[in-house]
Amino acid sequence: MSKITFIGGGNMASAIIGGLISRGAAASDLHVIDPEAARLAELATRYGVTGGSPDDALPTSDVVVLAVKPQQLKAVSQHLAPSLGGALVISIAAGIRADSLSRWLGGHTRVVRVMPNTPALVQAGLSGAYAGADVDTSDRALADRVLGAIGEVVWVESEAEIDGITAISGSGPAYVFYFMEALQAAARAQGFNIDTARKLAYQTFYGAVKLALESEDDAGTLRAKVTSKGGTTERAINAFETSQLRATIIAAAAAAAARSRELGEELGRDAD
Ligand SMILES: NC(=O)C1=CN([C@@H]2O[C@H](COP(=O)(O)OP(=O)(O)OC[C@H]3O[C@@H](n4cnc5c(N)ncnc54)[C@H](OP(=O)(O)O)[C@@H]3O)[C@@H](O)[C@H]2O)C=CC1
Ligand SMILES: O=C(O)[C@@H]1CCC=N1
Repeated sequence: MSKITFIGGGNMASAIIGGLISRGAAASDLHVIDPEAARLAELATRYGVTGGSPDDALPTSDVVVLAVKPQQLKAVSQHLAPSLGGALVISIAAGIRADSLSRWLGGHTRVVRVMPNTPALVQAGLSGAYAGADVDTSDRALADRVLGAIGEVVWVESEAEIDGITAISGSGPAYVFYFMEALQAAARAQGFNIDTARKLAYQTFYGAVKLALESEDDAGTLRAKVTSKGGTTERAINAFETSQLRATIIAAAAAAAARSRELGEELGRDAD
């Protein structure tokens, strides 16, 4: 496997590292740079990876994964620019466009913009990936190997699609967890204790997703098969429709995509 350095050792880096290690990557090939010594210590304990502070020299790397907050990316990139060498840069920051990043990296154009998601931790992630014009097929293959270790990869040819991917699969796990929380609260309202409520909600999600993935039927057909005419499900689905839940979900995802575009505009400017 290639030598990979993560800049930022937070939630997402940890998820990707966890996925890579579970897939057999050698911990000695993975290095993390983060200002928090405690976070580095936790990553070292959990995965055996080495770590360092942002003031340390960047180790020679085949791939540098930028996993800091979008707001931190400009300063971090400008700091790294002189020491990147020939590394392929993979940015997972929401919103930040490949051309902004290349500029901050002093004209480094081997840049892939990626939107992963946290199920990466259990190798069930989905990463949307966009390669700029100067990323060649061997760089794509290298990015595929890294991202493929944590789940599915969807390459897009237009960078604008990454904002849509951010809104659906990047932020999407939070929408699903939100629904799970709500279903658990509904179970509590039916009088079940917390443990049973959690089990009812989680196993229902797990079973429904497994069924959907393994079935020839689409989600709408599967829903119809649960919904007996004049029965209980129909009453619940009618309540969802009356409260315009479907339209709310579509509008919520559109708001997330708009925020991704807005982050790119706000943070991509070079005026400050
Ligand atoms: N969470 C998610 O589900 C997803 C997040 N993303 C994107 O991934 C990126 C990271 O998100 P997430 O992991 O949630 O964020 P976190 O805040 O958990 O992780 C960012 C880490 O970077 C550290 N950091 C700050 N400055 C530096 C520096 N100069 N050098 C090295 N490390 C630094 C932070 O330290 P400190 O806290 O001390 O500042 C923190 O540990 C974001 O850009 C986000 O848009 C993409 C897909 C999904
Ligand atoms: O909320 C965010 O901005 C990041 C990007 C997608 C998921 N988390």
